Amino acid sequence: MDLKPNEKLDIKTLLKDLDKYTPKRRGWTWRQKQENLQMGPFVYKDASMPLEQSTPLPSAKYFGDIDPQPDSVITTEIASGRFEDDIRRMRMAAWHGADHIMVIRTAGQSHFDGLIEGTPQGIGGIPITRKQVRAQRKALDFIEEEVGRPINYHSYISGVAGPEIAVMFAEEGVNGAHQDPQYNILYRNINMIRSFVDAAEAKQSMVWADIAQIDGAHNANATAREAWKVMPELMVQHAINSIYSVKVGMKKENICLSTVPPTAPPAPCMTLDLPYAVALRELFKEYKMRAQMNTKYMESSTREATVTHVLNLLISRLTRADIQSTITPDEGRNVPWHIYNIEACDTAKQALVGMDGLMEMIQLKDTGMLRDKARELKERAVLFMEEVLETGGYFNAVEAGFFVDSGYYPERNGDGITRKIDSGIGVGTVYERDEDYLAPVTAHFGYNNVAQYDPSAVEEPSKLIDGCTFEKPEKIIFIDELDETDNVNVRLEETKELRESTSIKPEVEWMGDGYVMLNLFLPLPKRAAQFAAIEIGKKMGLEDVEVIHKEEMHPSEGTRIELKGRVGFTIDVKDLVIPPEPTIMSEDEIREAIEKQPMKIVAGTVGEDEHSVGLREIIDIKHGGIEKYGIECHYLGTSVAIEKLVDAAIELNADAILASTIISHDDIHYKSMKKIHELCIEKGIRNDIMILCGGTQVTPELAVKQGVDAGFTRGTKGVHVATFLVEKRREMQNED
Ligand SMILES: Cc1ncc(COP(=O)(O)O)c(/C=N/CC[C@H](N)C(=O)O)c1O
Repeated sequence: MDLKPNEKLDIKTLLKDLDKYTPKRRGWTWRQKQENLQMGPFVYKDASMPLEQSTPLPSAKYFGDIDPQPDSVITTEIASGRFEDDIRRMRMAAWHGADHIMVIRTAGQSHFDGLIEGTPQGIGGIPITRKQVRAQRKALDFIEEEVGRPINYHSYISGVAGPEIAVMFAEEGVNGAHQDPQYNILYRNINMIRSFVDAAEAKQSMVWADIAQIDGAHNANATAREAWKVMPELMVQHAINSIYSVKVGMKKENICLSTVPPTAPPAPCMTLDLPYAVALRELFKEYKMRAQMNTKYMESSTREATVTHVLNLLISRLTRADIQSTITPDEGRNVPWHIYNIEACDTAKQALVGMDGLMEMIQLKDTGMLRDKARELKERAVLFMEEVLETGGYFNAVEAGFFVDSGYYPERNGDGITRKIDSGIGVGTVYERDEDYLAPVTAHFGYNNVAQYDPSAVEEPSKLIDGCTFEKPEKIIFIDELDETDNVNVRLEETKELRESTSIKPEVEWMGDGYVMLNLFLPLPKRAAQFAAIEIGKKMGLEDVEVIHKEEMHPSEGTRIELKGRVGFTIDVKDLVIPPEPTIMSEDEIREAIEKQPMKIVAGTVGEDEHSVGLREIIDIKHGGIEKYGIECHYLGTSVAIEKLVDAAIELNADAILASTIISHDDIHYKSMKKIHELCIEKGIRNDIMILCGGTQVTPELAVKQGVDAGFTRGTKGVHVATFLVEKRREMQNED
C-alpha cells in the first residue's frame, strides 16, 4: 500500500493479511542531526534531516515553504479509544513532524493479568492487543515511507501482565515503551515484589528487542500536591529505575528519563524548573532525556497550556531533550482531539526551530542562583536516597510512605503514597523457581536450568525447541477478533457511509462523531454566560451541547466560552458548488499579452488603512509582483481616499484599480469595495475598468458580491493578479 497525499489511508486494506505481517525492523531510531543545515536562506545549528513530505508551519510560505526539523525526536500521545481513527491522526501528526507515536492504553489495563486480543474500543486509551499493535505498526511502516523518516511506535509495559506485554511488544516490533515498576506500586497498587520481579522479566525482553525505555517519574509530578516539592524524590525515582534497568542489561542510551518541568505560571516557573533540569542532566549525563510537557497545571484554556509548553520547550533548548514529548494543549479538558495533537506537534517544532542556535549565543551562568539551586536539589536527592538505604531499602521506604509526600525533602508531611510489601494486587504470586525449572525461551530473566537438558543451549535456551517466537515469528499465534460486537469490523460497518461515500460529518476524534466546537464571547458574568452559551448552542441545532472552556474577560463585562456540540446531519461533498481554483498563466504568456497590449493600473491601500506590505508584494518586481510582467503600476500609497484612487484611474486612463483592504472591522473592507464600484459607475468608467480588491480577511466570493471584479485573500501572489488582469481584459474586449 503506497500512501499518496491526496488519498486517505484505507483501514480495510491495512487490516488485510494482518496475520502474516512481521515488523520491518526492531529497536529505537534517533533523528540524524544535520550540522549547519542549509534550508532556504538560513543555516540551522540544531536541526535534523528534513522530511520528504510534510506540512510546514503556516508562516513557512514567507520562507519558501521550508519545514526544518529540530534535533529532538518529537512525540505525540494518542488515546481516542478507536485505534482505526488513531491511525489517521498518526498520519497527520507525522506530516506535522512527529516521529514518536505513543498510544495510551485503555483505563485500567494495568490490572488485567493477561494479554487481551482483538480490537475492542477503549476508554481514554486503546486496549493494547496484538492485533491493534500490529495494525498500527504496519500503518506506520507506510506513513514513515510517505514522510521519509522512521517513526517510533510506543506503548506501555506495566501492570500485572507486564512481562507478557513486553514479549508481545518485542515480537511485534514496538520501538519504545514506558517501563517503571515504581509506577505499578505507587499508582496502580500492584504488589511491590511482583512489580520488580515482573520488571526484570519485562526489561529483559525490551533489551532483546532494543526497545527504548521511558520511566514513570513524571507521574509524581502530576500526582504531588505541589509539584515543585517532589524534585529531590524524582531524581531518586529516576535513579532506582535506571540502575535496575542497567542491572538487567539495558544500555544507557536506551534509558530515557521522563522529566517534566514541575511548575507553570503564575509561578515563576523558570526559577524553579531550570535548576532542576540542570541538576537532573548533571546527575544522569549518560542517560537520555525524555522531556515531557507539564500536564499538572493545565486548565481548559488551550492558549494557557500552549504558553506553558513553550516555556517547557525553552528549558529543553537551554539544557537537553533527546525526546521532546508533547501534550495536547486541551489535555486539561481531558478531551485530546485530532487538532490538538497536531497543535502540540507544531508548538514543539515551531518553538525548537525558532530557538535554533540559541546556545551559540547564550550560556547558563556557572555561578549564582541557578547553580546553588541545582546543587541543593542534588544534595536533597542524595540525602533522600541515603535515608532510603538507612530504612532498609526501597520496599521499606515505600511502606514508610517516602514517596509522593508533599514535603520538600527532607521536610515531610506524612502524606506520601504508602504501600505494604504484603499487600496490593498480585501479592503472594511470586514463587522461587525449582531446581529443575526450565523455560526454553529467549530473553528470560533469572534462573533457568537449561543445562539439565543441553549444556550447549545455556546461552540460547530456545534452541531446545528449535527457536521460540523471538527467533521464529511463525510460531506466534495471531488471534483476530474475540468479541462479536466490540471490534473494528463492527465499527467500520457503522461508519461505512462516511468512509466509502462522499458524505462527511465534522469530527473531533472519531470518524462521524459529529462534534463541532464554537468559540464565543458573551457580555455576561461567567456562570450566566455558561448557561446562555448552552442555550445558544441548542438554538443553533446542536445536540449534546457542553461548555468545554469558560474564561472571564471581566467579572461583569463578559466571558469567553468554548462550546462543543454535535450535528446530526452529513454533508455530501459531491453536492457542493466549489468554485474552480484560480488558473495561473505562465510568466511568458502574461509578459507576451502585456507586450502586445500594454496595461496600466493604479493601486493604493484605501480608507484609514496604513497596511502597505501586501499590496507592495503584489506590485513590486522583487516580490514577484505584477511589474515583472511589464504592467505599468501607479502606487498611491496608504490611507488613499477612494475618490482620489478613482480620479487617478480616470486621469491616467488606467485599465484597472487595485485596492488593498486589510482592516475588516465592521466589514469596512467590503464597504470600501462597494464604494469603489459605485463611484466608478457614477463617473461613467465602470464598464471600462477592472476593480481588484485584496486583503487577509477578504473572501473572494463576498468581494465580488460588492460589485468588484475580483477579491484576493491571504496567500495571493503577483502571478494570480496578473493572470486575472490579462484574462479579464480579454473577456471585456470580447464583449465590446
Ligand atoms: C511509567 C508508566 N507506566 C505505565 C503507564 C500506563 O499505564 P496504565 O495502562 O495503567 O495507564 C504510564 C502512563 N503514563 C501516561 C503517559 C504520560 N502522559 C507520559 O507522557 O508519559 C506510565 O507513566
